[in-house]
Amino acid sequence: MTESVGIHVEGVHFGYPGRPVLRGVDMTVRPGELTALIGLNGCGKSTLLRLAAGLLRPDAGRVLLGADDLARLSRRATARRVALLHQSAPAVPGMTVRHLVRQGRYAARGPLGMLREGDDPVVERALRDVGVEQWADRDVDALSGGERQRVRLAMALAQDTRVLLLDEPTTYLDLHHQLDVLQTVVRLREERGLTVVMVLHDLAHAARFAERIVALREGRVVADGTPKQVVTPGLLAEVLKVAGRVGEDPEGGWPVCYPDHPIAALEYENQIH
Ligand SMILES: Nc1ncnc2c1ncn2[C@@H]1O[C@H](COP(=O)(O)OP(=O)(O)OP(=O)(O)O)[C@@H](O)[C@H]1O
Repeated sequence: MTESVGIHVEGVHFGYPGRPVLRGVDMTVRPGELTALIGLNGCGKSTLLRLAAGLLRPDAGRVLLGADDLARLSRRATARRVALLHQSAPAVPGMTVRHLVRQGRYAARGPLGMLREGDDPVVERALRDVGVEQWADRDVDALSGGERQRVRLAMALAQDTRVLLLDEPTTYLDLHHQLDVLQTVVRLREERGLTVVMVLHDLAHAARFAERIVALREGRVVADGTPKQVVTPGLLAEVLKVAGRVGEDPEGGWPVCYPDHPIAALEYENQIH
């Protein structure tokens, strides 16, 4: 197995024009660790993943993959080290599943390598990893939203990087396939020593599948630790703005949340009663 690579986000500030988003983020993901990133809509999770994938540059601070500062790496060198499954992707008219997944090989093979016909074992393995090999010759356009999401995961895996960043990988998936994809990610991390950060909105999934949870609020890290350390009624209230209780799964031992009301609704009810 190739050596795993950690991620170090150090003092990162970032804003879009007129909109500060990240306000001094420090985050260390250890090599081979599976981390879930959580927080309310708009708190900066996708932005942080894009910075860790080298698609955006910090206004201040730096991002390192292992010992490499992303600011010093070319786009192609970065794409050999880190793959990002985007939250949403444009439609790709007239492209087969295998063709799309093969796009993940661009950084490794270059444009001429992309044109060579013939099966690339990494592409075929990525198709099998997420169980989409039976659709390899179908048009991506003709797939359902959930099917397409799994194909996009295969494309990220085809990049064959040590670091995998997944922005809401379970979007569009039914519960069966949500669990299937999360178990696949856990398996790949174990088999290949991948370092994984995934944005998840389902705290139950984060608590069950991640070794570590990092919570963002308004562009700052406000909690960072194991699911047991992080998932508390305080986290539900302060970070996710829901009132609720936290218990423990009787078999697995991971935290289980019982959300009650959104906090704003509670405050509103208190005002009118
Ligand atoms: N390209 C952009 N240009 C300007 N503002 C942006 C851009 N992308 C995101 N933003 C803004 O930056 C903030 C953080 O966005 P980001 O997508 O990182 O949040 P998020 O935590 O991933 O949210 P969600 O859970 O809704 O996906 C939001 O206020 C968003 O409107």
